[in-house]
Amino acid sequence: MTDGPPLAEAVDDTADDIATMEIRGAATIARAAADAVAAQARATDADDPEAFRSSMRAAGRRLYDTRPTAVSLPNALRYTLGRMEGDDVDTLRDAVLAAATAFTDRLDRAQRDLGRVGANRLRDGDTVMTHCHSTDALACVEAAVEQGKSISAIVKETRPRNQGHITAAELRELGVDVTLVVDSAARRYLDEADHVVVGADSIAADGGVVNKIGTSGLAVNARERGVPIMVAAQTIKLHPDTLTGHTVEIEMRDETEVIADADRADIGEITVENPAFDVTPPRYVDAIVTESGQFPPESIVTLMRELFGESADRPWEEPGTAGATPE
Ligand SMILES: O=P(O)(O)OC[C@H]1O[C@H](OP(=O)(O)O)[C@H](O)[C@@H]1O
Repeated sequence: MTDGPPLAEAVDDTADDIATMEIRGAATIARAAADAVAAQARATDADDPEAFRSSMRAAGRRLYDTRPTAVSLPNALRYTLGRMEGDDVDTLRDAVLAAATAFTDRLDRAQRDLGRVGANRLRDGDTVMTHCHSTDALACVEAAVEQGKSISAIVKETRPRNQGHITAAELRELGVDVTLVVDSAARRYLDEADHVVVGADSIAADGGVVNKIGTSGLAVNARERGVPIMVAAQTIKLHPDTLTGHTVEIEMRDETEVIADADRADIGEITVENPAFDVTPPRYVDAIVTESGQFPPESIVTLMRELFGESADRPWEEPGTAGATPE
């Protein structure tokens, strides 16, 4: 229990679920964060405007501190807490609740719209190769299937957490033929793929794509085999801090995801590292597909400036503290 304004149970539960990956995937995390912000607005017993604002910022910080890489989380907080305007508690609460609803509606719309854009890149009879589990990437395949196209998929299992299994199950629900392969078989099966389709946790101002570890190696291999790489990412994946030269922090996860303690003890003294994400340089990406259309990675900065201006605010920080001022 930390000092500071009390948090709604839903905020603590959501933060725990994001940290343990019960809730995972950049868009899903953003939705859960917006819902938790709304829960805090409903639950807080703050009875003056400054206490209300402080209580909402505390919820924002609790959610922000869970996982560092997917910018959809801070962007959800920017959207909902950034619209917290009013001179009395009721007006502030209504503003936050309206912003949370508008944000989640936008998520649904954005995914549907980008799905249609991505689907236009896929032809009847195409085979896609996927990595990890991305709802934005799956929206493209779903829209293609809705357009009447027959699509097959080669699904990488995506060690260490095997989220490829979720992708395989969801593609089967769409009626897509699925071949599941281990990650190290990707290059062999690229010869049978017409597209690599992946999602993103964050996209940097230079067009670098931060996504599940293994994406960059897949992209290099795909380029070498002449297979185009499409990144499906709604605009909440654009990382505004990178406009001012900041880099995206790569989450290091628990070593037991890589090897169980007992197996590790059998080996002897070793170092185990478990980075959850990597960065694919823009030169290996053919198109970033968003709800605003498709972009070559080098031009994504234009869209980023339109949406965020030159810098990003941090409305979850207490005013006057070090992190509160945008750089
Ligand atoms: O927003 P959507 O497209 O669903 O997912 C985007 C990305 O989020 C996931 O991260 P994790 O599984 O939370 O570590 C994967 O890296 C996936 O590509």
